[in-house]
Amino acid sequence: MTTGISFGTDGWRGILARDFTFDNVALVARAVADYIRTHGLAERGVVVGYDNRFLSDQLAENVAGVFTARGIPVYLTARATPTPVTAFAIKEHRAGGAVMLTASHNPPEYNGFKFIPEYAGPALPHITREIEENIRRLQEAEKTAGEGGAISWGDFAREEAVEWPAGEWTAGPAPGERTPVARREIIDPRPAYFNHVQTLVDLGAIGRAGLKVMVDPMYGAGIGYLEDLLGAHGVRVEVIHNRRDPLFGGGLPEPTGKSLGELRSLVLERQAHLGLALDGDADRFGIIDRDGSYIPPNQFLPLLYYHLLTAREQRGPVARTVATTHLLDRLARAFEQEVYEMPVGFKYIGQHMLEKNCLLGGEESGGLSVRGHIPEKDGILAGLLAAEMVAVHGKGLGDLLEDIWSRFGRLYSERLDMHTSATGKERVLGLLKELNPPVLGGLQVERRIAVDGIKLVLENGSWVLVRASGTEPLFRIYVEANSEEELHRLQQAMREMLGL
Ligand SMILES: O=P(O)(O)OC[C@H]1O[C@H](O)[C@H](O)[C@@H](O)[C@@H]1O
Repeated sequence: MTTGISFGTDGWRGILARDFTFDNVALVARAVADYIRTHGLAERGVVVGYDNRFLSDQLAENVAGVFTARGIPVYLTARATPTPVTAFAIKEHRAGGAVMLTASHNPPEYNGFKFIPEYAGPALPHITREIEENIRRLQEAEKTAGEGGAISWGDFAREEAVEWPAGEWTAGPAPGERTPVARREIIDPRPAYFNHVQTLVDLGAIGRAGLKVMVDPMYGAGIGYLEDLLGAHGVRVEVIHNRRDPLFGGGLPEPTGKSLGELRSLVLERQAHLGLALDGDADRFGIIDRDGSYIPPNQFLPLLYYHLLTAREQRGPVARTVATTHLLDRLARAFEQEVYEMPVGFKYIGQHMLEKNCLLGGEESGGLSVRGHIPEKDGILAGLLAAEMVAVHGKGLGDLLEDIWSRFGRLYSERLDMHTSATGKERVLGLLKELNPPVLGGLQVERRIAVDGIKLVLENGSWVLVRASGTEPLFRIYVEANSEEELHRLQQAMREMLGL
């Protein structure tokens, strides 16, 4: 029996064969189909995309079959496709939404299901709640039918995965209702995305700068994007890990400093200007500077905001999560721009980008988007913007950072991921609720923010945030401080306070 399917920070994720089964995926697809129909979006159809993971393509076929059997036309991508490209295809086809089969940067045994509504950004909580309610209702209906000896859910899923010829009729969502089987179209969303992204990035300047860029799509759905876009504009590109490997070469498709060792070596060996990496579904970015150092998102986001404000002379607010660097706030203040602080999850940033016409939205975990793009994080766009910055300024990103630090001061930030047992989790959650110390690490606490977890802002502007992850079974402790020594002192103080 299916239990416990829920949408976390970004979609439903599960272990293949254990909870992420064909039957459960079909069940969630039916719940999404009900959502689409209830909101009058069925005629517009749904885009279905998938990453390079084990079975993702077949699961996508399964989902497509569920939709077409319920009268909802499907635009199925011809091959593995990045999440932001699947999201962009909604715009191109004026579709009613998209489903993306991906577990992003999780370990290989995982897969996942993201629903992207018609606005082409991650689904907001009121939408995923409605889908979860549909799931429970379908489960109940199945139980009742099962008790009456009717066919099991598994039979339904298999039947609906079959491609019916157009014009045939099948059982509709309500008993006795008949629905025409809808069309399925195989699409290549790349050309339209390529055209669009060229309106957001100065690829001409990148081409003229004679750059040499190393690319690592980490065996993921981003293969064929950065290298093709840059290569087509005369950039000398070399690419690694550009074949499908559902085991991700024994690592995780997460472009952090720890996992980009090969890219770093290649950048140094080839004396390249830049190394660009993507996560498993290419919505996150990883950047290596020409000296081989990893540029974390908390450094890249201020770099980019500064570039947009100065070199491009653009203006507009910035939306960041509660876990993201306050260096953005310093820049915004200097240029008299607003900052919006959101809970973790790009869905909140995307929403604010639309509502407040933000120039930049970004988060510590490696997601960003800019004005004019869809409200979805896009690692390909981030990589191209990094190349634009290097091309336009004729400097390495590290040199540009030095410029910013000399003007606005330097901040040191780090995230610790702390595993706990189930009982440990309850204990820490209990402590967090009460957490309200007057002093932390010798500094007065000035503000306690409970937007997502608990964030303590200290007298000198340093801050500490503790929250439970919505995608992994762990707590995250984020600290931003004025020196490395202070950073470690604050980490230690918080760990002691929570017994982590
Ligand atoms: O810290 P977590 O709740 O695990 O979330 C980490 C990240 O998960 C997903 O990738 C979301 O799209 C991001 O917006 C979020 O930052």
